[in-house]
Amino acid sequence: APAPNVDSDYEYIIVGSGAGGGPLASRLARAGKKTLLIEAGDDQIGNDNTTVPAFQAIVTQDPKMRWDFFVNHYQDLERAKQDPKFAYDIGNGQQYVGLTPPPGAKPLGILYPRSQMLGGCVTHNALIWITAHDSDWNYISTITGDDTWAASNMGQYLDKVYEWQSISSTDPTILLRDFQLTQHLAAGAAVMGAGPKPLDGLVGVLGTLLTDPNGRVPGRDSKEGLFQIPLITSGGARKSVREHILETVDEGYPLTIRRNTFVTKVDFDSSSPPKATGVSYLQGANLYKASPLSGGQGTPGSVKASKEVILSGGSYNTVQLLKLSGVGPAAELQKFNIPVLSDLPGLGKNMQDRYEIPITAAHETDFPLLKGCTFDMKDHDECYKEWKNNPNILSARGAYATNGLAATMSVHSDFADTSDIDLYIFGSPTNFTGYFPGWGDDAVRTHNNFAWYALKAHTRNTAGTVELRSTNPLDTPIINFNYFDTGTTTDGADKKDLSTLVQALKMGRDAFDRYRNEYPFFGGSKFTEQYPGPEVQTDEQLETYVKNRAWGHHASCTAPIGADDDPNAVLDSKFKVRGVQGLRVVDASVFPKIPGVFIQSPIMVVSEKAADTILSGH
Ligand SMILES: Cc1cc2nc3c(=O)[nH]c(=O)nc-3n(C[C@H](O)[C@H](O)[C@H](O)COP(=O)(O)OP(=O)(O)OC[C@H]3O[C@@H](n4cnc5c(N)ncnc54)[C@H](O)[C@@H]3O)c2cc1C
Repeated sequence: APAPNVDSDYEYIIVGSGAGGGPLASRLARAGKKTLLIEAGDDQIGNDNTTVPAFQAIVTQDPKMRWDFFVNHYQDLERAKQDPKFAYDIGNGQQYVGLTPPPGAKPLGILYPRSQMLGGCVTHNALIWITAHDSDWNYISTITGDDTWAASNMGQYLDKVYEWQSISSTDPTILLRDFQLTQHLAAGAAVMGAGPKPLDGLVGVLGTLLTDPNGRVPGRDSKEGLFQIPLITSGGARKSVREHILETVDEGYPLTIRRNTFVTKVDFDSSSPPKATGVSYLQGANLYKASPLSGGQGTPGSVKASKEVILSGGSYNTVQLLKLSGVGPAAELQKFNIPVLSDLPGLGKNMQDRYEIPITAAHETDFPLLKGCTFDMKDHDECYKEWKNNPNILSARGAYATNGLAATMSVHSDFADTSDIDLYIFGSPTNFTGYFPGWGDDAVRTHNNFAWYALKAHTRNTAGTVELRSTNPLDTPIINFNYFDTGTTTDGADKKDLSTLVQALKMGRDAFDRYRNEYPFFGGSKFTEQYPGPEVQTDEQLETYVKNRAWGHHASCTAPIGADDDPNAVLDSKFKVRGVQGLRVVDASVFPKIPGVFIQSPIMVVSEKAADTILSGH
């Protein structure tokens, strides 16, 4: 490991190596710029949790890389506790999750998994690759008047990402091995209009396995159907930002990675406006209190950048770091006696996320696809052996070469404001009910569950906040999402999002009904709905289920780009932090509005755009 207190002559320092920081650091180095990439975690190369696609749930539990944030969906504690995923600290490092905590249990909130690791959350996420909608880019162009953000100009940055990011879907033959699974998918295809008859449904399934939801064709953004899901895999293994960064170093470009280094502050000189000159850090593994292995204090050090500092710590950490450095809402900073360098009232507000909610079923029989899968890489893990022993034959790598999500309905709901599709409803032979401590084990423990789970895109709630808990950089911030009626309610925004999710649950239920009624001759079709459960029928009951249990994992928009005359804009259209010099933000926080259906693709596109902006002297 490099010694602390080395003060080298880097041109650019980038803090955080995820979807935002990783591609940018690589691109700057590939252009010959001396670049330092600082990452709180290490690279975890050789840890198959990070490469086996089917371990996407398990990997989020790995203590070496996980950061556990506990967030509030609702600030009213009594209401928040209605979620069975609500977690409590019960002492001695133990947690309780559920509706009946023991006396004295201390409320923690809802788990929001994140990762410290080279590649950031891209090295532990669900691998899904869905590109942005044109409207996402055009919106930024319209509000800022910067037409380099127009969708017609952004395709070139997606092309740049594809120079190093390969995308592939699960080999269809792996899915088609499982009749129970294909029957569910056929029912989903039927719901999406591929015909109410079983044969039409199956034809629909086969069609779906050949259609690319990211196809760059006119009308793509509003295209409904049942699609297979593109993944950030190559040869049946996760391959993305982490590998790209390491290849950049291996190929001899001037990129230095400082692992196990937690940045505590951006350092500024005394010019007016103040210029970022470098960062202060603590060297040491697992320092941040979100890590279950935290406890160490680290060795302080600092490093200088001759040109710029770029923050890519993600929607929570970039905000925390800016605030600790004197950039943010003056009133909040003053409360903590932090000298204010730039008063930016919009920093840590405007947080957005998607809402997700499942309808789940339990079968009498296991899914054949999961036979022999124990998800623990031990001797009895036959699926792991299949994956490990067939590195070069994709179809032979089996169930572990998929992320467990077989296909998705792509839906334009009855409540959409534009022609863009606003719902994905995934079919998956897992028991995924959202995030709580141990969720990964829970999702794969049984092999007889199936879920259609809905992801609401283009959500309308902009009321989330990230605020300092203390001036200790190792403390996590206070994170409030302010869901539904406790958030944005203008023009019935909350109600429309809620109604969209209720529509999704009904579509999932419709698919279950079709499976039950129309495909009985395949056998093994005996199953019961588990959640929300047959007793939950009226719209009001379904709404309550959604309000109590929805979750998200695309937190974003906390340091938004905006117009020069917008007092809540934190960044200009060139990613520059307003009111200071030499400092930019490039990660999930830069969006004024949450983009598209999934977020890692838009973030990587933004990262490539930022590199182009910087390299062309803007
Ligand atoms: C469980 C889960 C599943 C997901 N699945 C998908 C999916 O399938 N598809 C999709 O599109 N999106 C998915 N996402 C979301 C997506 O992965 C994230 O939105 C995206 O990675 C965010 O990119 P980022 O660059 O903003 O932050 P991150 O990827 O979180 O990277 C930030 C990095 O900065 C480092 N860092 C932070 N603070 C400091 C500091 N002070 N000093 C040093 N280093 C620091 C962190 O260690 C981390 O490595 C998922 C997210 C989760 C949690």
